[in-house]
Amino acid sequence: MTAPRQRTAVITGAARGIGQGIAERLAQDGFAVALADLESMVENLEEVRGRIEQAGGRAVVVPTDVTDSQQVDALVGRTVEEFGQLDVFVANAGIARVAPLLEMSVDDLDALVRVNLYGVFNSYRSAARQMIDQGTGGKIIGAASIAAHKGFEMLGGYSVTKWGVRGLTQVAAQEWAKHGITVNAYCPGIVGTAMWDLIDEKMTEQSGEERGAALERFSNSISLGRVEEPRDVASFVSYLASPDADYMTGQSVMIDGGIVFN
Ligand SMILES: NC(=O)C1=CN([C@@H]2O[C@H](COP(=O)(O)OP(=O)(O)OC[C@H]3O[C@@H](n4cnc5c(N)ncnc54)[C@H](O)[C@@H]3O)[C@@H](O)[C@H]2O)C=CC1
Ligand SMILES: CC(=O)C(C)=O
Repeated sequence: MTAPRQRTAVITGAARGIGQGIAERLAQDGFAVALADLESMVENLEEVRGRIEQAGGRAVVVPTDVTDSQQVDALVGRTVEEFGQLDVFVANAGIARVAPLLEMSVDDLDALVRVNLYGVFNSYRSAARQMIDQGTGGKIIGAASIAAHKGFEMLGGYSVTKWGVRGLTQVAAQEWAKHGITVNAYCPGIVGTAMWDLIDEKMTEQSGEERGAALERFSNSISLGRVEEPRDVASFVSYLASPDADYMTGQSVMIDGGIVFN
């Protein structure tokens, strides 16, 4: 009896934080993983690859700027070249900017949209095209946020992009379900990463409050008011990447505060 084929996954923004957590967890789950992030983060990616290989996993580093659709297509191509097929794509890469709306420029908003929304748009489409060509179906998973369910002061531009990911996810799921592709987004609350540190620091600066006030502000919302760990998000993504999650098609699901189907 031949052993089942090893499943493969791409994770963008895999050099640190949530993306690193997801990559290490999927490798632990038995996936061969393609680790994508900006060229400037290659050293971090190599460290992640080293840890995965030390634990007996398979990983390849593919420097990729998700705002460039050709680079995302090349990322999928490299993954198939290295591992034979694409089964799961996690569009995790993202950036945050903290500013009141009246102090933001359109360029500031543009920078957020390019990474958080166009980057997910490029990723979803490259992944879907490959999965449809393969005729195998697959799992596409995107990074939204609790900020896609509730707008937070000083995260207006960020919320715009995450609301967009939620809409894109639900449309993609409907259009690609006939190909056996599920599309879901994870919407964490606060996760202890470099991004959250930046948000907390900037919110504190902008509002002159004590450090940690941002957590308080989120706590008064639908967030559970605790700082989650990347592994909390990774365990949810591990479920979304598993064959069991077939029915969660087109749903934007929230980790923080339970699951929200909509
Ligand atoms: N940290 C948090 O509290 C939450 C984060 N999220 C989302 O989860 C995702 C990961 O967030 P964190 O790990 O906290 O952020 P992070 O800032 O720690 O890591 C983000 C990674 O994405 C990479 N990246 C940025 N622009 C890129 C581009 N153009 N192409 C390729 N890679 C790029 C960065 O180099 C970095 O390695 C993001 O989409 C974020 O919006 C959602 C909810 C909460
Ligand atoms: C960074 C982010 O998405 C939060 C705190 O919701």
